[in-house]
Amino acid sequence: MHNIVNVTDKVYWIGANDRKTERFENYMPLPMGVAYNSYVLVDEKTCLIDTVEFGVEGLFMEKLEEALDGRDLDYIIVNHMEPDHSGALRDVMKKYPNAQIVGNNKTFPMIKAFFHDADESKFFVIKEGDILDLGHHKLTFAMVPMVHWPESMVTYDTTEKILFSNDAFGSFGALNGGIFDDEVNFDHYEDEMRRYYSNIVGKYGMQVQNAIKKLGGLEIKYICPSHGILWRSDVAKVIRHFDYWSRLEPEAEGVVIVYGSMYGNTAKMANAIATELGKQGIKEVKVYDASKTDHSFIISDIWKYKGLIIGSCSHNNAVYPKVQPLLHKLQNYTLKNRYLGIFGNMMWSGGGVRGIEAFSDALNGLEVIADPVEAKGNPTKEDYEKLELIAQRMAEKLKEDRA
Ligand SMILES: Cc1cc2nc3c(=O)[nH]c(=O)nc-3n(C[C@H](O)[C@H](O)[C@H](O)COP(=O)(O)O)c2cc1C
Repeated sequence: MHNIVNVTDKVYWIGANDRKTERFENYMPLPMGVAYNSYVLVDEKTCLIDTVEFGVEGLFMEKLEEALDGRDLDYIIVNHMEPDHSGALRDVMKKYPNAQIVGNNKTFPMIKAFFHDADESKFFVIKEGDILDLGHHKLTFAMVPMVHWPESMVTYDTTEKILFSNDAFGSFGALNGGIFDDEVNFDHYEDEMRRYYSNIVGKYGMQVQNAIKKLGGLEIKYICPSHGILWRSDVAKVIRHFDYWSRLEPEAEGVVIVYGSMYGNTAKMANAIATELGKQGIKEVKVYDASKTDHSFIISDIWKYKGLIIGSCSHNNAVYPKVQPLLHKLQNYTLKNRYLGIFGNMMWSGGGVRGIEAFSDALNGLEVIADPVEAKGNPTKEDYEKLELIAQRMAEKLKEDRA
């Protein structure tokens, strides 16, 4: 079979790699592509778990046909109706009209909303704990609402201990070669996994925690997510990552400095803070111009590091327009457990620093570690001293945490 990979003897990965789509959800860049994972179980009954995004359904349909090897399809399990997994569902329903569509009571209104002509007589509603008997494989289901849609659920194969985990434990990045954790260098995937988590599931940390607790009692030999690499050698590792990301616990000592600047004064201030952090012995300092770097990468590093320093010039009595959306997303995702430094630039009555302070006040979990610094135009010697103080206080706090 071409381009089809065995997960176990009769369980196949038939996903599609997409290196063509520019942006996920039409806003996050995909420099390493993305994989839409789909699985087929060939047993006394045949069963498909999820499909793929529009645009790659051609290859997917070929693979599905090849994996079925002339057999009809009995079940299509819909773990998630987001179009990156249900895009090809209509094609599959048309090609295999006998297949029963398996989902929960929140799944089917979404199917009808996306595909008005879906055949309701084929809808097969399951609830948590029900068993779908394929013969050798007995599948069961657990609801994981808002990880990251209301209808999200996972499917667990009680026979071979495979968790088809939906978007939980997923990642950006197309699968290049090996598809299992022990076949690839995880370092190549880790940043893309964090970027996926923080930007897509990041708002739903509590729901991810609930899901981890709920699934904690299962014996899991394989995790087969709907994006990215599959896990079989070190299942605990991916659960550990999603555990601290969902608790918003930073994983490394370091600082993200992100700023917005039209004419370079705020940028100068950012560089002064970064230089002092280096002098203070902080090795991981990431400086981002919010106008240039896509915010999904900045958010991923904010998830990684404990220190965050935000700067903005003043723009029409507010935060600079290229910084504001970042603050909006972090506020929407209720960022916490971070040390925060604030700086900015102005010329008449300010707005940048004031806006960042309002953002910080709106969130409970950010500890402002020094007085905000607001310079007027070209920073003065006194301004630089105050900026260095932010860096020094940040370094002190991070070093205290080492103990
Ligand atoms: C379109 C525009 C709007 C501005 N709005 C404000 C403002 O509301 N309040 C203020 O104090 N300065 C305002 N300024 C002045 C800039 O904030 C100031 O020149 C600052 O030094 C710019 O920092 P930068 O060099 O990092 O871009 C504005 C400047 C421009 C070009």
